[in-house]
Amino acid sequence: MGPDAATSVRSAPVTQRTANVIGLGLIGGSIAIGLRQRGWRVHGDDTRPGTETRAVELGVIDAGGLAPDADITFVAVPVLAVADQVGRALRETKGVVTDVGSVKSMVSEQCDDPRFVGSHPMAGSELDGLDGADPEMFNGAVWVVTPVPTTDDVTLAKITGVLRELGAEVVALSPDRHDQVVAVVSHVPHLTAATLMRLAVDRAEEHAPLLRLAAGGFRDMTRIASGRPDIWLDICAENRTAIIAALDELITGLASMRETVAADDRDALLAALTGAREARTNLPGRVVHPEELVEVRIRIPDRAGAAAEVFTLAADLGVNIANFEVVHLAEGNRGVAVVLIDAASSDVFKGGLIARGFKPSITALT
Ligand SMILES: NC(=O)C1=CN([C@@H]2O[C@H](COP(=O)(O)OP(=O)(O)OC[C@H]3O[C@@H](n4cnc5c(N)ncnc54)[C@H](O)[C@@H]3O)[C@@H](O)[C@H]2O)C=CC1
Ligand SMILES: O=C(O)C(=O)Cc1ccc(O)cc1
Repeated sequence: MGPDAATSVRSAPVTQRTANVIGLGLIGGSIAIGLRQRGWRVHGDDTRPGTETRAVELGVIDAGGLAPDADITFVAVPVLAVADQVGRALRETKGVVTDVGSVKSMVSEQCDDPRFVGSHPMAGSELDGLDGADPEMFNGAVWVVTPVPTTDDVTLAKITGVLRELGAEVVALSPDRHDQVVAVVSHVPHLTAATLMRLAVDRAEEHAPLLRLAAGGFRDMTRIASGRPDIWLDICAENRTAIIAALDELITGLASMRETVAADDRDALLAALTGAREARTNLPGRVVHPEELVEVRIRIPDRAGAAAEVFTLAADLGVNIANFEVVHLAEGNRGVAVVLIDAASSDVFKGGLIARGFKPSITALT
């Protein structure tokens, strides 16, 4: 397709791009300073008195308040405040909107505007609020987007483009699936770390040197317990069902481990620990190198959510998307999704796309 036949949604900016960030804490502050350092003008808003002034002084934002014409608005407030602030961002600004809350189902049900897609960076730190703001916090981190069938393709492409600019690897999941998965890999680990920490503190009353003996393993497992507790109250309230289900599974797993140890069943114990070791060793990392990429072009049919379906399929199949763009054809409102993926995944991705009625064409990038 020649350049005259298509208009890329990522055409070169003629003016400096502008972002708003609502909620200038650890995550909002990191997004704001990360975008500023990548050439954006950033406006920021926070209900806590003095926060905007401090953020300007620290060089985290350019100015307080919301810019109505901003290209993108990030909502980075506690989970239970997210839906209201997304609504406000959609009313008060013209660009696309995303939030970074740790739970996604509720906000995705409440905010079905085509200019909104929920998201969640799988990154953070133990530092507090603005003091922990780090422009590289998302570099190399997975950032989940949660498109729904009403999601506009261009909104999804614009938002994922900005998340990539922050260095993130973007993965799409449905909101419900996201909430079930993060219950297991983020929420329950946090509650487990807090419980382990409490166990150690209780025992330390009997054994004074216990905490001084805490070695690397204990420190690794409890690091996340030193994060600020506030955000977890909203997370546990909003994702209660999935968290309880995952806690029940963990309790069953621990009970089984208890039985194995009590019975001195060495074979069962070895099998359990070996399985865990292998799974830990095989945790996926960022593996894509440019020489291993292929370009997949997929005609997007004239219906809402087709690009989101392509993106979500990749996540379901474990296919790593290195870049994702929607190119709109000049005639009609059809488009082409141009997706860069790891060459090793091209067959499985192609098969999945064909099974869902898409007609992909794949080109190796040399
Ligand atoms: N802390 C972490 O490691 C991660 C947090 N998240 C999510 O990001 C969001 C923000 O978390 P953090 O930055 O850690 O919290 P934080 O407590 O550091 O920052 C939240 C900020 O939002 C402000 N705020 C609260 N209500 C507001 C409103 N209605 N309007 C404007 N500002 C408001 C607060 O004053 C505070 O400065 C939460 O939804 C959390 O679940 C996502 C990934 C990681
Ligand atoms: O510090 C870490 O390793 C974390 O896991 C932080 C974190 C906290 C909450 C989230 O929703 C996502 C990430």
